[in-house]
Amino acid sequence: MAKRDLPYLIIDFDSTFTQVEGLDELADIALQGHPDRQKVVGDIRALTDSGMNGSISFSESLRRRLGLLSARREHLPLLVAQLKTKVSDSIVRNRDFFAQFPGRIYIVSSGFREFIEPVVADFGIPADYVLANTFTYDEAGNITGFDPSNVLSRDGGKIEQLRQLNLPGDVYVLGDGYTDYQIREAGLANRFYAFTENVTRDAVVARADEVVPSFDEFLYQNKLPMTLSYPKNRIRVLLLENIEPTAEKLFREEGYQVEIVQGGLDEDELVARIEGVSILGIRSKTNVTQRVLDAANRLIAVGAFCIGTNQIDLVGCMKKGVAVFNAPFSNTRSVVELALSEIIALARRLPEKSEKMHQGEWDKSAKGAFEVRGKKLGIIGYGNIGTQLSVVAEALGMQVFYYDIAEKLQLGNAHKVRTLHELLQQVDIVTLHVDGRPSNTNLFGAEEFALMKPGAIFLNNSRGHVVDVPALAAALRLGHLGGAAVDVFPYEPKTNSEAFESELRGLPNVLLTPHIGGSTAEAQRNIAEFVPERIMQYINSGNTQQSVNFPNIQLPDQQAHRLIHIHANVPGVLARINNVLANRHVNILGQYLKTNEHIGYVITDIDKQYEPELIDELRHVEHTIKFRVLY
Ligand SMILES: NC(=O)C1=CN([C@@H]2O[C@H](COP(=O)(O)OP(=O)(O)OC[C@H]3O[C@@H](n4cnc5c(N)ncnc54)[C@H](O)[C@@H]3O)[C@@H](O)[C@H]2O)C=CC1
Ligand SMILES: O=C(O)C(=O)COP(=O)(O)O
Repeated sequence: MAKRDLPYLIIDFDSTFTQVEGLDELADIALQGHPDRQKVVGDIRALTDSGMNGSISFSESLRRRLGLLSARREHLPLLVAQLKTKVSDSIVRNRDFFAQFPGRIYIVSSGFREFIEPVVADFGIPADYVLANTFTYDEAGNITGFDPSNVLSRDGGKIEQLRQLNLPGDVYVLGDGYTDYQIREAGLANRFYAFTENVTRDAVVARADEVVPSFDEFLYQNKLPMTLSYPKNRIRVLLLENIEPTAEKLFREEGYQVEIVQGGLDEDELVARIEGVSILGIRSKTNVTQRVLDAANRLIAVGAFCIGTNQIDLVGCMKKGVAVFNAPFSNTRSVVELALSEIIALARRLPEKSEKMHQGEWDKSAKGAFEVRGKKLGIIGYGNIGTQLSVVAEALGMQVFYYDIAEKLQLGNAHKVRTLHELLQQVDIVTLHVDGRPSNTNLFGAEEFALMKPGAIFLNNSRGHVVDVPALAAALRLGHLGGAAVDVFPYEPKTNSEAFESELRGLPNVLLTPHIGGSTAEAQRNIAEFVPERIMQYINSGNTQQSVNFPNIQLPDQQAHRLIHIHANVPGVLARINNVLANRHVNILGQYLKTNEHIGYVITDIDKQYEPELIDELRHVEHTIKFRVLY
């Protein structure tokens, strides 16, 4: 849209241009130290609301509020300073917009010129374009009321004001209150946009032509220049599997729309719900398959709110330009503590002892019970969990042996063992902490159990498919193993209402837990903070640090436009991108490319001036998977 096409834009001040109501704030300042401050401020707020939603007349609301205020002239500079810090986020973000349309933007408010003018002046809106009330004062400087000759002090004041302005052409009104809507109702504006970033008034929303949760949304709908490339309120987040509520809160604070599903979704259900979703949050149960990706038309990122990512088709995501993030250390300690408790419980045969007591049987005996001190613990998979367990187990006096397919730093006095089979023959306790990559399927079967020492204890807190469960059940039934703890299963119930079936049920000295290795308050809270932060950093700045499937890159923020480009990793794409930029004389301020086996990821910062066609051309560079303008 060319600039001259901007309709006249009438913007309300209180709770629209700023997050707050000016008079409420003034009351708060004026009544500092007053014994009834809370009550009076509360009464003023209630009167503001009644006026705004139309339940009492505007002039009555204003008169009664000013009566309660006890404000003085010297309070006004304090109020202005306060309001300058409380301009609505999306207005601040689009500061550049206002100066671009001189003569087209009016602030029409039933608030007061004394505090509105200086706040909007910072955005290039001149005093002539502020239409508002003015205070009256007594000789001592007390605010006594308002100038009654001002049309805006009366009922229907905004309508009358617009009538007097007599604007030619299209007029749009953006506001949160009933009086803003009334301009449209009176036929003096073509469109009324209910602005809900700060407050949502049902009576106003119900009558609006459009409801805009941010100024970005208003600009986007009207194809006007905006700071963000896309309004955040259009980003839809789908969170599954009972993710801790902090995640929802953080995404909402960012301005995203969030949908929550308790429990998991199977492939068909997820395919049916993924359309339009930009961010998908899952835990260990939800499979993100190629079919799901084929149905995902908007997906930008997947958050695994856990450690394991074997449930996600990482390459499929990559080829579709979908970045995947997880929480690689947030529940590590919880799994370690669970493993440790299981080792001690099984060494003392607690499952059996407790079960018998519940049946009324007193079986005091030391048979089959041992201390863990001095025992040999075999850790398979010496990653984050394996190494943490190594440290804690040594503190209990255990001797640690480990086996890992990758070369790992030995911690403390842990002994590295060259092969899995060698390890199995020497240790008293075997605990699995490998990841769930497909090649680890049935890593542990009859042969491995047979190699373990008679009476040894076995733990699986990694992934269900890593262990051949019938082989484990057979080794336990035979009495070859002294006990087992299993937290993860090849098939796990989708929700708490589905029954759990397994050959391991009912076997002696076997602890079965419903995949709770990471299910602690601390871990879930940490995860719910960590993953949204990574995803929002990616969306806002292109930073892929700690992504599990994207090349990890980060450029410092700079005063620039940032373009991110994801392409198939074939030679020459960067050169083509740069050719497009060079042909259009666009200066590159910073650029970073990193590739992996499948994709290349480039962040390019360019200086401010570019034509919209540039974006189109970059989008059409051959081998492009995804292209986004970040800001
Ligand atoms: N029960 C639960 O609730 C939880 C389970 N987990 C599972 O634990 C796994 C491990 O977690 P982290 O230690 O954080 O991962 P990590 O990636 O730091 O460590 C895994 C280690 O296993 C090694 N490894 C892989 N395959 C192997 C094999 N066949 N033989 C020997 N070593 C092998 C890797 O080289 C790596 O050092 C996760 O991938 C997840 O599946 C994680 C958290 C909670
Ligand atoms: O972190 C992991 O990998 C886990 O296995 C924990 O998964 P969950 O979040 O409990 O589904």
